[in-house]
Amino acid sequence: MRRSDVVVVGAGLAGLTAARELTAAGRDVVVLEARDRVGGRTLNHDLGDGKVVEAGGQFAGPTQDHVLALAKQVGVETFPAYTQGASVYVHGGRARRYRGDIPPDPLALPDLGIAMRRINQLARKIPLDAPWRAPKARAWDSVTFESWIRHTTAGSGALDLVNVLLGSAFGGSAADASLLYSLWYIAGFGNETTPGTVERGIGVTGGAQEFRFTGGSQLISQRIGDELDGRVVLGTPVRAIEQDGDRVTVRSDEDTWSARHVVVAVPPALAARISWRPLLPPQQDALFSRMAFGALMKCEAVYPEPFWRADGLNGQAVFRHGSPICSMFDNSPPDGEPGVLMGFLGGPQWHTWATRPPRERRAAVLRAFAAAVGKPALQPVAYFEQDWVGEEWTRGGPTSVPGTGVLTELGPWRDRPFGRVHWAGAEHSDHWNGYMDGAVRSGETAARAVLGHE
Ligand SMILES: Cc1cc2nc3c(=O)[nH]c(=O)nc-3n(C[C@H](O)[C@H](O)[C@H](O)COP(=O)(O)OP(=O)(O)OC[C@H]3O[C@@H](n4cnc5c(N)ncnc54)[C@H](O)[C@@H]3O)c2cc1C
Repeated sequence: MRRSDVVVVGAGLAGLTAARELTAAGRDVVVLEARDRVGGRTLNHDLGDGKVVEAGGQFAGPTQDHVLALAKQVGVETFPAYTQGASVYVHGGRARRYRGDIPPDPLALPDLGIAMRRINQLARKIPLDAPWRAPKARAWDSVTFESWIRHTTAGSGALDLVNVLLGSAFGGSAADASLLYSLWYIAGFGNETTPGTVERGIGVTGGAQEFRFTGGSQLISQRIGDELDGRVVLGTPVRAIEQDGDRVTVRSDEDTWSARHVVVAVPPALAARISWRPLLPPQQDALFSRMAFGALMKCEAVYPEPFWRADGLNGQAVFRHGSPICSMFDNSPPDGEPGVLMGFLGGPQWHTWATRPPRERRAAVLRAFAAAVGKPALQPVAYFEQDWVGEEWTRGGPTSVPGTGVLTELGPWRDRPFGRVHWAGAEHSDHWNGYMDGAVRSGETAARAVLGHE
C-alpha cells in the first residue's frame, strides 16, 4: 500500500491542474492515469519535422482566462487561428463565400437572428452556479433545445444551422439536450465579469476559436506532467475506490494507494463505472450515468501547403446536408507548413459515417473539403482520423450533454463531495463547461476544496 496526501484520478487538464495546485500547496500528490500518456481529450498528432496538429481539443478564446493563464505559466504560447480571407458555406450543391461567423443563408438568417437574440436574453436569466433555480427551470428542462427552436422559428433553416454548430459543440444535435442545459451552457461562454453569449461560443475572432496553442494543446499537459516529476503514474486505470474512516483506498489492477483525499478528474460517465465502496449516492450515480457523451471524430488532411490561402480562402467552411462533416477549419501549424484541413464529423453524421468502410469515409470527407476549397483537396499527402467514441478512457466527445430532466432532478449533485472524494473535469465547471478552460477551472476549484476540507 502506497501512501500520499492526495490521489488524483485522471491526467487530463483538470486532474493535472488540481495536482499542480496541491503540490504547490505542499501536499504529497500522486496522479493515476489509465492511458500511457497525459492530456486526455487533448492529443497532438505528429506531422514530422517537429510539427504537430491537434486531434482533440485545440481552440481557446477571450474569457477563457484560466487555460490561457495556465498555458502562459508553463511556457506554451498561443497564435491566432487563420482567418484571412473568406469562409465558405456549402449547401444544396453550391459553395458560397462569406465573411464573419454566420453562413449567408437568406432563408435561415432572419429566424436564426431571432433565435440567437432570444437565447442570449434567456441565458442571462440563468444562475450559473444553480441553473435549476432559474425562473422557469422546470419548464425549460422538460423540453429539448430542438423543440424550443422549432417553436420559436418559422422554417427549418435555423434549426439546421444550429445543428451544424452542435455537431461539433455537443457531438450531437439540439434534440439531445434540454433547453435548460443548452441555455446554461451558453450562459457559461464568459467569465466572472462578462456574460456568456452565443456569439462568443461560435465566433473565431473574439470567440472561442480565436487562438491555438503553439506546439499543440497537449503540450500544456505534457509540461505539467514534467513539472510533477515522477508523480504521474501512467497505464494505471483506477478500478475501485473505497472510503473507510479518515483514509481513502484507491485500487488499480496491480497496486493500491491510500490517501487522505481523492480528486476524481475523469468524465462523469467513466466515474460512474469505477467500483465504489460505499456505493456512490444513487443521485450522483444516476447523474453521472446520464451525462452521456456526444459522438465526435476529427478528420484531417495534410497538403504540402495551405493552397486555399492563395485563393483568398481562410479554410473555414460550414456544410449543411449531405456531407459527412459539419464544419471545417484551417489547422495548419503557425508557419503554414504543411497545410492542414480539419473537419468535424459529429452527432448524426457520426452515426451515419463511423461504421462505413474507412476508404469510403475518407473519400467522402475529401470530397467535402474539395467542395469548399477546390479540387486540390482531393490529393492530400496524408490523412488521419481520431474517433473519440472508440477511446476506452473517453468514449465520446467533446463533452457530456444532459437530456431533459437531468439538471433539475440531479444537477445539485454534480460537484457535491462524496466523503473525502472531490470531483473535477470539464463537466464540473460553470464557465466554459465542456471546454479546456472549464477543465482547468474545475481542477483549481477541486484543489481548493481539498485544502478547505483538511
Ligand atoms: C474532438 C474534440 C475537440 C475538442 N475541441 C475543443 C476546443 O477546440 N476547445 C476546447 O476548449 N475544448 C475542446 N474539446 C474539449 C476539451 O478537450 C475537454 O473539455 C478537456 O480536454 C477535458 O479535460 P478533462 O481533464 O476534464 O478530461 P479528460 O481530458 O477526458 O481527462 C480525463 C483523464 O482521465 C483518464 N481516465 C479516465 N478514466 C480513468 C480511470 N478509471 N483511471 C485512471 N484514469 C482515467 C483519461 O484517460 C483522461 O486522461 C474538444 C474535445 C474533443 C474530443
